[in-house]
Amino acid sequence: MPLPKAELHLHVEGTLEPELAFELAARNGVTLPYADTEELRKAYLFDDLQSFLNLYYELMAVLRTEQDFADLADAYLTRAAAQGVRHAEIFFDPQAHLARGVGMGTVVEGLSRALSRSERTHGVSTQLIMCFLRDESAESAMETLEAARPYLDRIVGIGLDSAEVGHPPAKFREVYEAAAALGLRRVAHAGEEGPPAYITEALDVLGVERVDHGLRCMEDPELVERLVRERVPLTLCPLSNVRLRAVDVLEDHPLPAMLEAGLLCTVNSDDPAYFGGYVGDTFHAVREALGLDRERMRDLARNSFEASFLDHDEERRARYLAEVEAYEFG
Ligand SMILES: Nc1ncnc2[nH]cnc12
Ligand SMILES: [Zn+2]
Repeated sequence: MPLPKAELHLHVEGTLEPELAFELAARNGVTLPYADTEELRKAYLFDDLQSFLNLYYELMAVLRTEQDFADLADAYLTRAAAQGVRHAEIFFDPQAHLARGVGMGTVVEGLSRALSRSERTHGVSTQLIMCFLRDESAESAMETLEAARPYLDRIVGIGLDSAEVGHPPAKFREVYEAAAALGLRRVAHAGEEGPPAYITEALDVLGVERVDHGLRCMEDPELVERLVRERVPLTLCPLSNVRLRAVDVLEDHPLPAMLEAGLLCTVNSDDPAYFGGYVGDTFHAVREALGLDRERMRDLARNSFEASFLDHDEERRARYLAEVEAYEFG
């Protein structure tokens, strides 16, 4: 039995495995510029975030109907459950679909179809977080928030993703204010490729409660001190950091130093179809590569539930935390 955990940094579009991509392409009459899954897999060598995003957006062309989004989410939840995930807070990128003529309703209703039965069929509770693409305009983000209004009962919060450098958090101040007024929780990718100042700006200008990645905080000791003091969770994605060349090899990942500094770190998979592993695989890989002992692994699992947006259901959080405490390593 795997260690029980929450996954807090997972782009549902990043769970599109080559096999499902080809299946959906055939179903929807979409031609992919790859002969087969083997040729597609060969494209999974990235130099940086942008080189990954190019493929990530290209493959989304196969996602067209509610059933496609339901199948995508269901495939993820099946794998996640098998790796010990008990709760998942799932990002989606509506602008990438709206731009292709796929409506907000298709995306949210499709994802909801899988999510609403997930607890029953997979034993995984779920929440949806709608991300804005930071390399698109602030106006587009605001229009997207408007388009999501009929579906806000299904969406717990907002996030910010895509190409980071040159698109500082402050660009999205108004849309984050509007989302806060609607009662939405706020997170943002910051400090993945962008500088530590973007992390500070996400906290001060956007009012985020969690920082996605936050890796580069380690370059600024005062920022680290603040993140520790304010217990701001970081959703780290170590396999992603290696594949997108933020760190050279997993053995060099600063996770041990970040835990040692007292940061509230969580470990997540980001885009598991592209980065070589789901969250259980990621836990296993960091344990092996970084020599984390069992109690550090338990800390990571505990942190994942503490950092989750389960505030509306403290009883459930307590139940999950009790599972972590009772877990016996094999
Ligand atoms: N790791 C990542 N960083 C920024 N945007 C993303 N979209 C999907 N994965 C992402
Ligand atoms: Zn991400």
